[in-house]
Amino acid sequence: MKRVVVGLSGGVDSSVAAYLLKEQGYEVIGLFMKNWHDDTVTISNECPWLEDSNDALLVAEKLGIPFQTVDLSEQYKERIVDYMFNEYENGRTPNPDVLCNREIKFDVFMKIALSLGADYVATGHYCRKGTLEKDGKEIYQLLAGVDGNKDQSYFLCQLSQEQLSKALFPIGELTKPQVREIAAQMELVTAEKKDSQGLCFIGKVRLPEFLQQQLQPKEGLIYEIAADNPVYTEEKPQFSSLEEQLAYEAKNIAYSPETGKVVGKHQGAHYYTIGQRKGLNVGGTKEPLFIIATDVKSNAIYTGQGHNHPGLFKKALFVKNTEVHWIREDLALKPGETLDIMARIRYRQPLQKARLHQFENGLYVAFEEPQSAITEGQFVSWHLEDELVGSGVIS
Ligand SMILES: Nc1ncnc2c1ncn2[C@@H]1O[C@H](COP(=O)(O)OP(=O)(O)OP(=O)(O)O)[C@@H](O)[C@H]1O
Repeated sequence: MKRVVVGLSGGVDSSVAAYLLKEQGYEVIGLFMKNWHDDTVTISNECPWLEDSNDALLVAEKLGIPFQTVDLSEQYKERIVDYMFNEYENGRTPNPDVLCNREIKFDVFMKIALSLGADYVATGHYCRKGTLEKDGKEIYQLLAGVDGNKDQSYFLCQLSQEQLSKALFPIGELTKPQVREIAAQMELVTAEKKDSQGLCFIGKVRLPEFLQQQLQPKEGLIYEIAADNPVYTEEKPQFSSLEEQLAYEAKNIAYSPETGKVVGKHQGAHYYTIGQRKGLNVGGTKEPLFIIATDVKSNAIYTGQGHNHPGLFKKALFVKNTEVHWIREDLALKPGETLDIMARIRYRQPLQKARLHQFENGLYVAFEEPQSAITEGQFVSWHLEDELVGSGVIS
């Protein structure tokens, strides 16, 4: 009998995943991980992990499977929390959920599971695993969940073949309502529990509060850039190569205080991200202000009015070679090659038509339609039909 360790989060999805595996005849072990140091969460005077671990325990009892808790808060702090602070400090916007899957659930956690004699690690993610054979070799595929509303493959976009080979996603063929129905039929305590917003990080602690723990406030100015500013209408240079053109299209406009007018003050450019609308506390504009750029060096925030402001849009983005990741290693491009794909630059964004262009020093994603709020530090994933084949960090 194959042994599976299920990451039991105390939520409905992983509860049903555990139930389904048991039904399928696996020997199932439930494992809850504690990610948070108590002193990291007490900022909002909550202790969320205690309630969740208790629910996980109750589900394991109900299903009659062994259950354990592991404390991974040290590793989580080192690999996720510190990275978060560092990225924000440098003006980038990281995605802790993608990192948590690559570094914690399918690494540290997976190693513990394997040391318990497990053949597989299962989670309650809405995605599927496929296999195909190529040149006599077995290749693993990361496929979208059947429930288009809930597809969580984006969060797993950094997994390797090795990690996928040992992963199981038991609820990927189901929709959320079906999962809830199964939980209710089985009388699992998590059947009606609220969704955790799909964020292993921000769901527990509010981001601004969290960032203020380590990043000191530093007052700076908010500038507004008019939609008809000459930076948007300057004539395009003549390009001598496609690479030069893509570099131009992916480039951030270097705003300076002279380009705009002061409309307010902020408490630190490192707290903010491109595309953000809330938290600026600037009133009196005809349309709401959106952040179009932040500059942590000069501690300035640049904004524009309305979600159609030209400063929000770009047609291309760049990924450094060291940050290009192919789940389907067999499809990796060589310099000079291109591939037509569908891409997204954030969780739940509808897939966008784009072309990958691989060059010596990195990869460009060139979109058919200009994209709003392409944000440094976030992940872009690329897809062929319902398969997520690769991803990268936006530079
Ligand atoms: N603290 C944890 N301990 C063990 N596994 C976890 C934990 N948190 C998340 N996981 C695993 O990762 C999966 C995805 O986590 P996420 O936080 O996105 O929750 P979710 O989609 O709301 O799922 P759930 O309803 O199971 O909480 C979970 O289904 C679970 O298998």
